[in-house]
Amino acid sequence: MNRKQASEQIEELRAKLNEHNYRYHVLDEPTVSDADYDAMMRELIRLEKEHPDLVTPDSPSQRVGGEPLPYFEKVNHRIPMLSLGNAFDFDELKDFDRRIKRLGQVETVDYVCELKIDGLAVSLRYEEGVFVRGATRGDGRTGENITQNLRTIRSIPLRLREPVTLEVRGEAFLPHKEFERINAVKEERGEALFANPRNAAAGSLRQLDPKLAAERALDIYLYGIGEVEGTEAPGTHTQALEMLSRLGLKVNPDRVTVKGMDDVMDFVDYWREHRTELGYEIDGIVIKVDDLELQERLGTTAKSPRWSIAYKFPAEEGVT
Ligand SMILES: NC(=O)c1cnc(N)c2cc(Br)sc12
Repeated sequence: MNRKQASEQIEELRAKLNEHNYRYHVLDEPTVSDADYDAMMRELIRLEKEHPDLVTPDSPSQRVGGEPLPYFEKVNHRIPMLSLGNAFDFDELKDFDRRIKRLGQVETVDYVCELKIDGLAVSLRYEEGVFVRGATRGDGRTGENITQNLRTIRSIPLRLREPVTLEVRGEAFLPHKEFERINAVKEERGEALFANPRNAAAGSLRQLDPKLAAERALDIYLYGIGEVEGTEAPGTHTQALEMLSRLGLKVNPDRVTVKGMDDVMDFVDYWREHRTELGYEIDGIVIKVDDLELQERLGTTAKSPRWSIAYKFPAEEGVT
């Protein structure tokens, strides 16, 4: 096979592997057997070994790259990653709703309700569709560059389905099953166990050796946009989430857009009862004003946005 044929074959294998990875890890709808996937990956790696100059950072063969880092570089978040104000009962939610109507001078408010994932907040930067950098939230203004570790999360696409430049925010987390597997291995080795999935996720993403992070089947849900270029800016948060999904990013399907606080409280009540069925930890519900122009008008305090609040569930006794 000459170089041109190899290049075409490599392109075709990359496209197929990226598509199957998207269907398996983002849509949870696998379309090929593991055996077929592995065979295509072995062929891609073989061809890239013969033509190393054809390797690109978005190749599916490049998920577990690099040598262990001596330390993590610092990353400044141009748009701060703010935290959320908390509500612990429905009276506080009603106060939040009244404040939005007063400050926003509106009679009714559309809210988006999303599950508050109990993991590690991270930021992903894509340039012309290619994943170029990932960072922890840190203190909201400065985080750590953990790109190598985030590349090992299979539900993070190394290339978006459209060549846009944007920075997205989300929560990396460990599903219960993976958390229990990791702790079982630690127990066998006589090592200290992780106290909960959040600590295990943070510990996994803070490994300086990406091969260790790659051994942990972390997952992620994206839920916010920082900077964005090269595509139509959405008018509502609902449309922003649909855009992330269209780009091939994993967005949590258990969300609703509702009119007024009564339906928000119904959503909170439902997930207070059913959160143990999810297979991963949530510690509450995030409620956001849907209209982005109203969000803009409401603005943020130094710590958190005025247009969003987290309804917190009481801590679960131990992790089932
Ligand atoms: N869907 C969301 O907005 C969401 C989910 N899970 C979380 N841990 C957080 C944290 C912030 Br800050 S927003 C958010």
